Amino acid sequence: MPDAVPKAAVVVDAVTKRFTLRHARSIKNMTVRAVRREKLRERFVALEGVSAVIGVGESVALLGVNGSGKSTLLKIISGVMPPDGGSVRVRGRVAGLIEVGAGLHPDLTGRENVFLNGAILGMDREETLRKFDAIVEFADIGRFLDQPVRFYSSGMFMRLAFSIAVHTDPDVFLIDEVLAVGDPLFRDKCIQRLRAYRDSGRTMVIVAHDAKLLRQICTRGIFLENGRVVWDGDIDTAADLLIRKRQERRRAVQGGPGPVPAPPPRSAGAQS
Ligand SMILES: Nc1ncnc2c1ncn2[C@@H]1O[C@H](COP(=O)(O)OP(=O)(O)OP(=O)(O)O)[C@@H](O)[C@H]1O
Repeated sequence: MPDAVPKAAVVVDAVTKRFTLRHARSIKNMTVRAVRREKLRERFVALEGVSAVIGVGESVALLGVNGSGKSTLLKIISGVMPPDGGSVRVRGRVAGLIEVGAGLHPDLTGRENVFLNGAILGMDREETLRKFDAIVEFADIGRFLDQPVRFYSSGMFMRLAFSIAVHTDPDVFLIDEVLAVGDPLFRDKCIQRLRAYRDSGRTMVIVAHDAKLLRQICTRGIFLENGRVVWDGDIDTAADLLIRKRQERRRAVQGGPGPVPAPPPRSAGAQS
């Protein structure tokens, strides 16, 4: 009998991450703080007991206001940052566009970076050669192909990084805020590509601040607040929550009226 339960592509189990915040960097500053009996450093919890199972073929958005822990969680899923507690398992080839330009070497040309970054993302030379023209065409970097990428505009940089990553045909594609960079035409091209990628049954986890964009691409939203999951369910509720939390913040900054209505009831998958 076929298995009705979809396979997990990503399993995040009780992940915790703490950072150390240093309040004094110079000896003078340290002395002043010590005399005043102020802390020199403190531990800061960026993620607290985060769990989620992402099935093969799901397109999931990580949402939350600034500093809620989205990028940290994506970095831990990608493996570039270890968790302090808990574990993460990912099935298959992973490609991550985690930071703008990540994986591209500024002193190498676009052409050289296609091979270097392709290799980092798991393509051998033969596969890169086969996909080279498609990568360059999608990136639309034209005559800049043989220029060092430090001369690229941020949009060109991003186009190349996105194009290489998407052409590795990853099983799990992790994307952080990259669609905020670049021109609207390329952004539309990326959205189309991501939709095609999603429709081909691959898995995607995306961080973005644009609620409209996330509604277009994702079906599920995991909403983080102060490093904890407060909503894990349909994307529309998650996107509405993002808009509401932003309004709440804005009002707090402007000294407007107090608390807004309580968050929606948590789905079965959410934790405190
Ligand atoms: N390397 C680090 N050292 C110390 N603190 C860090 C580090 N990386 C992240 N943080 C802190 O951890 C918290 C979560 O950061 P993170 O970048 O994951 O949030 P985010 O939700 O992605 O925010 P944004 O939407 O602004 O990108 C923030 O308060 C951030 O300042």
